[in-house]
Amino acid sequence: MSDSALFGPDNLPYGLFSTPDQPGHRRLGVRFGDDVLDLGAAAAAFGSPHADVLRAPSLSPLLAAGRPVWQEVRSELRDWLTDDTHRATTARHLLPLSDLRLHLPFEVADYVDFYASEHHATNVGRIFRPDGEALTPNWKHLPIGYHGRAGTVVVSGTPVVRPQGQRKPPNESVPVFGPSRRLDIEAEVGFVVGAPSELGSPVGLTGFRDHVFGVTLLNDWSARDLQAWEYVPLGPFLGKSFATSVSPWITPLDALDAARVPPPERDFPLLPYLDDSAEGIEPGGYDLRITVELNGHVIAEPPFATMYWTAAQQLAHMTVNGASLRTGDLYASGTVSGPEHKQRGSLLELTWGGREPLALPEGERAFLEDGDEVVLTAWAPGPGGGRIGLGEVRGRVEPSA
Ligand SMILES: O=C(O)/C=C/C(=O)CC(=O)CC(=O)O
Ligand SMILES: [Ca+2]
Ligand SMILES: [Mg+2]
Repeated sequence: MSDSALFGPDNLPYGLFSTPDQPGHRRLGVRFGDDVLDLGAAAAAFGSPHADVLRAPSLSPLLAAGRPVWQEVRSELRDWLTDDTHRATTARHLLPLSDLRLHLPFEVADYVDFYASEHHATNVGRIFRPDGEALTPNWKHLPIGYHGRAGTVVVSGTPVVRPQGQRKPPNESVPVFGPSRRLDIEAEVGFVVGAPSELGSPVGLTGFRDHVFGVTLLNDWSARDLQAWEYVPLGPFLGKSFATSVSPWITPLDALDAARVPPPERDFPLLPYLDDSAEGIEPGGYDLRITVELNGHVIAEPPFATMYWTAAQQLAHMTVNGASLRTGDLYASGTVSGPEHKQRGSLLELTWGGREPLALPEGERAFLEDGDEVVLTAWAPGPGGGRIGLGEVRGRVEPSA
C-alpha cells in the first residue's frame, strides 16, 4: 500500500521536524503522502486564526487548545491540502519527508501503561505464574496499569541500549548483575492527552473525546529477566523504564471514526463509571491492525480490536480517584495480543518464555540480540473503504554501555 493511500486527506497526522540546513529549528508539520506540510509557514500564508499554535516548536500548545480548536485546525488543513484554489500556495510549503528529521512531537507529561489485552494477560500469567490463576481476580473489574517513566519516552529511530540490572537465574540463590538476556518488545497503542482536567474532578467515559487528542504506535521495550525478579509486589520498574519508543506521527482521533468498533463482550457487569454498555455511550474500541517486523520479517499481526478494556475506560479509571490530567500525558494500551499465535505482541508470548524460539533466516530468536531492529506499523479502516496509516515506530538494539 502506497504512502499516498495511507496518508491521504482523511488522515493528516501531526509531527515535529527539522531540516538538515536548520537542525535547531523545530517546526510542526502534517504528513500528506510522502510530503510534510510546514504548518507554521502555511498558517502564515493563509492567515489562519490558529497561526500562534501552528508556529510553535512543539505540538503541546495545539494539544492544550482543546477539541474545538483541534477540529477547526483539521478542517483548515483539509481545505489547504485538497482545495484546488489553494494548490499553488500549499505546494510552496510541502517538503519531502525523506529530507526531514523527525522529533518527539510533544513534551511527555505523565506516562502510564495498562494491561488491557485478555489474551496477553492470560499468556503472561501462565508464563510468569504457572501455579496460579492466569488472570488475577481484579482483572475483569478494572483496567490494571502502572505509572512509567515519562522522561525515557523516545521517538522512533532512537537506538535502544540493552539495559543492565539485577536478575536471578532460576538455579541460583542470589541475583547477578549484567546486561539483560531477555530483552523484549511490546506492541502497543499510545493515547495522547490534550486538554487537561481539574484535580479532584474525574473524567467520565463521555469525556474521552474532549481530553484525548490522538494516538501513536508505541513499543514498550521490556527486559523480562529484570522484570521477573523485581516486580513483586509493586509491579514493573527498571525492566521497563529504560526506553519506550513512539511513532513520530500523532493521528487525531477524528481520523479514526470509521475504525470504531464495539469492544469484546464483557464477562462481568461493570461498575457504573466503567460501564460502556450504558445508553448514550459510543463504542470505545478501535480496529487498528498492527504489524510487528523483526529484522524485516513479519513476526506478528496483533489486532487492537480484541482489547478487553478501551482507552475511554482507561481514562475514566485513571481519573476516578480525582487525579488530574495534564497536556502531554501519554497512556499506553498494554501489549496487544489476539487469540492466535501469530497475533501475539511480544516475544515472551511468541516464544513462550523463550522455550520455543522463532526460526529466522539469520538464526533462532528467543529474545532480542544486539543489532536486531524492530519496526511496528499499523493501519485502520478509513472513510469510504480507504485506509488510515499510523506512523511506524522503529528501534535497533545496541550493546550495553
Ligand atoms: O506481571 C505481569 O503480569 C506482567 C506485567 C507486564 O508485563 C506489564 C505490562 O507492560 C503490561 C502490558 O503491556 O500489557
Ligand atoms: Ca507494556
Ligand atoms: Mg517502557
